[in-house]
Amino acid sequence: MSEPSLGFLEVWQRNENNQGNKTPEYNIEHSTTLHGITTEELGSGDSINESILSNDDSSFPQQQEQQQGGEKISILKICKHKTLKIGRNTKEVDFLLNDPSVSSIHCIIWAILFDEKSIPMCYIKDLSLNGTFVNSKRLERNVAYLLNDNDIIELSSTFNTLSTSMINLFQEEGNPHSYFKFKSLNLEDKCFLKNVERTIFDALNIKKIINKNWEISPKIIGNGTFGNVLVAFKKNLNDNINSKPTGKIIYSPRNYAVKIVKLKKNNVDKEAKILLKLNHPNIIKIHYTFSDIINDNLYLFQDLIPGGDLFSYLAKGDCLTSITETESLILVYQILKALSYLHNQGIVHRDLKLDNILLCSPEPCTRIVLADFGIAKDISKLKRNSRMNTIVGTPEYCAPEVGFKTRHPHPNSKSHHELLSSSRSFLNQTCSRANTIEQYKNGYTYKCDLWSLGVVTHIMLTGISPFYGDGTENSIIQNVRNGKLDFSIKHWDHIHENAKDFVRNLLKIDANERFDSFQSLNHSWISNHSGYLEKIYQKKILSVLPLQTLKNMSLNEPLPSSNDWKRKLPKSVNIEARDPEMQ
Ligand SMILES: Nc1ncnc2c1ncn2[C@@H]1O[C@H](COP(=O)(O)OP(=O)(O)OP(=O)(O)O)[C@@H](O)[C@H]1O
Repeated sequence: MSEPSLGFLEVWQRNENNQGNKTPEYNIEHSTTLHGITTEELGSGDSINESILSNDDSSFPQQQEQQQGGEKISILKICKHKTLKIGRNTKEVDFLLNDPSVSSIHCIIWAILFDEKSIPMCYIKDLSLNGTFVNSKRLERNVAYLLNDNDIIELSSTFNTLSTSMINLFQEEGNPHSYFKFKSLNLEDKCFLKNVERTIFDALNIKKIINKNWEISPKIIGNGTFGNVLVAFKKNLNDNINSKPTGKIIYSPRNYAVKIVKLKKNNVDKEAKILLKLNHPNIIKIHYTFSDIINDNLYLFQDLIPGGDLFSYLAKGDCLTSITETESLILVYQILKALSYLHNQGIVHRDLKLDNILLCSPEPCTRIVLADFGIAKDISKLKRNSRMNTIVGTPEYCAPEVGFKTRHPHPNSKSHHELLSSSRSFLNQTCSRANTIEQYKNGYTYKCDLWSLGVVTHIMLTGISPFYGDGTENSIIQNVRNGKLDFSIKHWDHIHENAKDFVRNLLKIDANERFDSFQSLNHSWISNHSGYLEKIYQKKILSVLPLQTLKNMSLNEPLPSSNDWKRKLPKSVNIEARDPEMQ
C-alpha cells in the first residue's frame, strides 16, 4: 500500500517563446507516485481539488500533464517516508531537470507527520551549487526550510538575472524554466485550520508573542505527557539574512520549536536550567526560555529539528521496522557521544526513547539530537556514581533498578491529540502504570540511560522492542524484570555477533555489569569501525556537506571513503548571476 500524500508540488513550466518544448522528465523508477492534473481540475489555478486531498489515487492517470498557453502543470506528491529529490542525476532523483545549472541532487523535500491527526510539516533543503529559491529568496545551503502553502520554489534565479545569451543557451538545450508551487494538505480547509489555531492558543492558554521577539505559530510539531511543541519564529529579520563574502545575500530563515510546559508549583524550571548549560551537536540547543508566572507556562525556544523523531522514522503502517546495521551503528555512535558528554557533565537523561531522538532529516546518515530533558537530573554537584531514587521514565525503556510508576499528565496540559481527538499510536502510549515492582533499595545511577540505549538499539536492529511482550503494563514490567533476550529469532539472523553482544552488555540487569558510554564506545561493534564512523561524523554529520545515504552498505565491507561519496555526474555549471541592470 502506498503512503498517503502529505503535501503536493505543482510543477509549472514556463515555456517562453515556445522553444525547447520538452516536458520535464519524470523518473518513474525512483519516483514517488506522480500524478498529472488538468488545469480544469485545478480550477482557478490556485487550489487543488478535493479528490487530491482525499488521496483518491484512481482519478489521476500517471504522468498526465496539461498544456495551457505556454504553461504546463503537473503534480508531484510528497509522501511520508519518501524524500522527494529534484535534480539532474537520472539515477537518484524523483524529478529530473536536465539543465546544466541544476545540480545532481539540487534540493530535497520531505514531509513529517507526528501522528495520524497532526498537520504534516513539509520541508525543503537546498543541496545545490546555484541555489534553491523560495519566493525569490535564496535558501542557505543545507538548512531545512519549513514550506508554507503557495510557496514558490525555483531552482535558480538565472532567468531573472542572466544575460539574454545565457537564457538562449539554456532554452536551446531544451529546458523550459520550471518552477514549483507548494500546496499543503490541510490549508484548503481553512475552517479546520482556523479552528485548530483558535483552539490551541485558547485551550493551552498560551501567548502568540513572547518578549516582542518571539512569535509562536499554531503549527504543532509534536506533544507528549508534559508539553506541546509548536513552530516558532524569531522576529528580528536581520538574523535571517546572511551576506556572504562574495556579496551574495543568502536568506536563511531559521525555524525554531517552542516547547510549552506547565511551570511546577515552586517555579523550578529544571529542564531549562539543564539545557542552558549544555552545548553539544547531538543535544537539543536551547535559545531562550520564558516563564509566564501568571499562566503557569514555561516556554523553551529551541532549534527545530526537521526530520521528525526516531519513532516516526521507524514506524511504517502499524508497526516498527528495523533499519540496516550500518545505519543503526551511525545513530548509536551519535547517541553514545551525546550520553558520554551528558554523563561527564553530571546530567542523566532518564527518558531516552525513540520519541526523544530527533533526526535532522529523515534519511540515513543524518545528525541526531537528543531532546526532552523534562525529567533529566543534574547530579554534577554530587559524586559521579550518585544514586537517584525518583521513579521516572517510560516502562518499555526503563532500567529495572529505576522501577515503574504511574505518570499522570498535568491536568491542565491538554495535548494536541486531545484537541484533535486522536492519540499517538500503539507502542508508546503513556499507559497507566502501577507500582507493581519494588523499587530497588539502592536507587540507580546514570547507567539507566545505557539500558534505554540497549532497548533503542534492539528496536533499530530488529524492529522489536525487547520487553514489550503483549503490550500490557504487567507484561512489560515482568519482561524487564526477567531481562531475558532472545537472539534466536529470525530478526537477528543477518546481524553481526558484535551487535548482539553490544546489546547484551547494555541490557544487563545488574547495573554494575552494564557498560557505561566509554565501554560502549570501545566495544568491538563500534571500535572496529571507529575510524570510518568518526570520518562520517566529521564530514557528514558535523559539517554542512550534503547528506548522503548509505543504503546498501554492508558492514562486512569497509565503509566507503569520502571519495566514494562524490557524485558520479560531471559538476553542474556554476552560474554567477549578473545584475540585470549591468547587461
Ligand atoms: N526541537 C524539536 N524539533 C522538532 N520536533 C520536536 C522538538 N522537540 C520535540 N519535538 C517533537 O515533539 C515530541 C514531544 O516533545 P517532548 O518529548 O519534548 O515532550 P514531552 O511532553 O516532554 O514528552 P514525553 O511524554 O516523552 O515526556 C517529540 O517526540 C518530537 O516528535
